[in-house]
Amino acid sequence: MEASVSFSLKSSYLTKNDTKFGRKCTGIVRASSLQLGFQRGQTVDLADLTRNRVSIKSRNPPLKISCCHKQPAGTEIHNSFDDALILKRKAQDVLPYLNERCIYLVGMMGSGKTTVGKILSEVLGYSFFDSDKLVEQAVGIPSVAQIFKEHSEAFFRDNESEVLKDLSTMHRLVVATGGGAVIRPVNWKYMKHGISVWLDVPLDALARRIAAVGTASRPLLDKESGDPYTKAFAKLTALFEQRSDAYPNADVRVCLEDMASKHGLSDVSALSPTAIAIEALLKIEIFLAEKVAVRNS
Ligand SMILES: Nc1ncnc2c1ncn2[C@@H]1O[C@H](COP(=O)(O)OP(=O)(O)OP(=O)(O)O)[C@@H](O)[C@H]1O
Ligand SMILES: O=C(O)C1=C[C@@H](O)[C@@H](O)[C@H](O)C1
Repeated sequence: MEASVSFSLKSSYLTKNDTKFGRKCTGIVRASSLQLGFQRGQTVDLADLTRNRVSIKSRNPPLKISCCHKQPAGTEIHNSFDDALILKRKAQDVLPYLNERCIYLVGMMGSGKTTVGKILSEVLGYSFFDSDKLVEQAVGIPSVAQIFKEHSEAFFRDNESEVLKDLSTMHRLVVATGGGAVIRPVNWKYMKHGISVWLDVPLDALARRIAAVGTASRPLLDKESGDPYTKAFAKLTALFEQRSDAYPNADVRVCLEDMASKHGLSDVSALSPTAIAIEALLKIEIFLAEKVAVRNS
């Protein structure tokens, strides 16, 4: 079940003139359940959300790495009932070892951070945040495209860093970050408070997805000329070249090409968001198990 919970961000964001000022901005948290204890539509403070933190104590029984995929390769990702069960079991395996830490999804525009992030938040009982939306709400402008137009990309990036800084003090969140958040080292400092997951999707698949919905909401793609697929592909290629060193900073990489070949598929577009969420949980589990093993050795 998803519920919308209003909250207030009271931290300082940069103004149009690049001066810091304290302002109260309303945002929407899409909570996966009402387990945060707030009523639907209730206004709560960011501090109230952070007070929900449970102290992080070390609970380190050895991690069990298990994979429930028993069906023949290629069939399981098309079976939504099986997927739902596998997803739930994998979440139950991972949850105790996450120790309340946030999950930050990074990846290019259209890589599925929002789609997969909502599935993960639902199954983990975490709250879902989209950092682009938090920036819009902090700035008081309803779209990223408009923020770029009325201010600048630098202005957007400054506010994006402020949002990530605030989120880094919180727990039990899945955060879909903006596609370009990875380019600023300070953002990694904030994201290292949680587990970062890179959704690595081939550029042609990204361009197909973006062309299907149009580029109007994605200001960095909208300036190109040509048909939607060609302009998305050209710009995504240029952006990826600038960022290809940054995405691998993530703790975990979910590579759709590897997944497709593991499942005997020729096209990554056959991979459902649920199958990708399962893979993300599996990779997180392996990452946490290695950390525990290193600490215990
Ligand atoms: N596994 C998938 N298979 C096919 N389409 C997908 C998949 N995951 C996401 N999509 C579609 O791709 C588009 C982009 O997905 P989404 O908004 O989740 O990406 P994003 O990484 O959050 O993008 P942005 O960074 O630009 O906000 C949407 O139309 C979504 O429905
Ligand atoms: O890849 C990018 O640089 C961006 C991705 C979007 O999520 C937005 O954050 C914005 O359009 C910039």
